[in-house]
Amino acid sequence: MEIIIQPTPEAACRYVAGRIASLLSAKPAAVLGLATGSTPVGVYRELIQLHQRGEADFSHAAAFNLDEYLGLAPEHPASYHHFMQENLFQHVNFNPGRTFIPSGQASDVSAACADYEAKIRAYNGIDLQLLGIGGDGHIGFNEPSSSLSSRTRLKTLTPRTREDNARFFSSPEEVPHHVLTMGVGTIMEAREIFLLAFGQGKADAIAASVEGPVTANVPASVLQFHPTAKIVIDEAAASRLQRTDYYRWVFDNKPGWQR
Ligand SMILES: N[C@@H]1[C@@H](O)[C@H](O)[C@@H](COP(=O)(O)O)O[C@@H]1O
Repeated sequence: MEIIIQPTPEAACRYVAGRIASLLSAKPAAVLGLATGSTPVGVYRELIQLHQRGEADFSHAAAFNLDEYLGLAPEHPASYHHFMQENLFQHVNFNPGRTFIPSGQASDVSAACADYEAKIRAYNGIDLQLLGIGGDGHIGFNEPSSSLSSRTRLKTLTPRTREDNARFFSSPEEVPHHVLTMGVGTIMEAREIFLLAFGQGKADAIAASVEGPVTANVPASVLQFHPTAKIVIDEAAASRLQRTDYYRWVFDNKPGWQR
């Protein structure tokens, strides 16, 4: 696990967008795992700028999103389909036939989840997965107690997550109770993972995930088992970590061959 502490969320987003752009130039048909929520918006903004400057081409890439609310149509303003269109897809040149998000309107949810897994396999897996983190340590919509080897499936949101995400809906009651999400096991198969977190509100979840025990009660803690996971955070999200001097030294003194 590599802990990368950046002075601001903007700097962190620039760093991650740069890594995505480098991957796209090295591997134009790269498969990206994308996330929603407020945290990755800055990465998408940077990617749009890189694309406008001719430094990021998505025409051969593919994208798989982590999750979607059950029962929301793609046009619903709080759906993750809508979020992705607004924040990234309509501004860059993805082939729409190569962008995938679990369907919130599937009539047979388990079949839709199995199809999603099959599609990821058909694309030979995810090269780079972007993640945010919930205040309780969830990744995707894998709430605390999610099996660490789970696959794409239906999950029930905790009251805390419904409250946290109520800001995207017109009223708190409107937040669905159920979602479809890639599993923790699905996420762990990505070849490279960047988890982003900003602000004091994420500091406890980051400390528990990075320096606490690996436990299904803090799903992001499983990233300790991932061979290349990078935790990219601002100073506030890093504020409850014990070993920040070490993490900073490691990042600032990387030998050239590791950059
Ligand atoms: N399913 C999403 C997660 O993928 C995201 O990481 C989390 C945090 O969102 P935010 O970045 O807005 O704090 O929200 C939702 O629960």
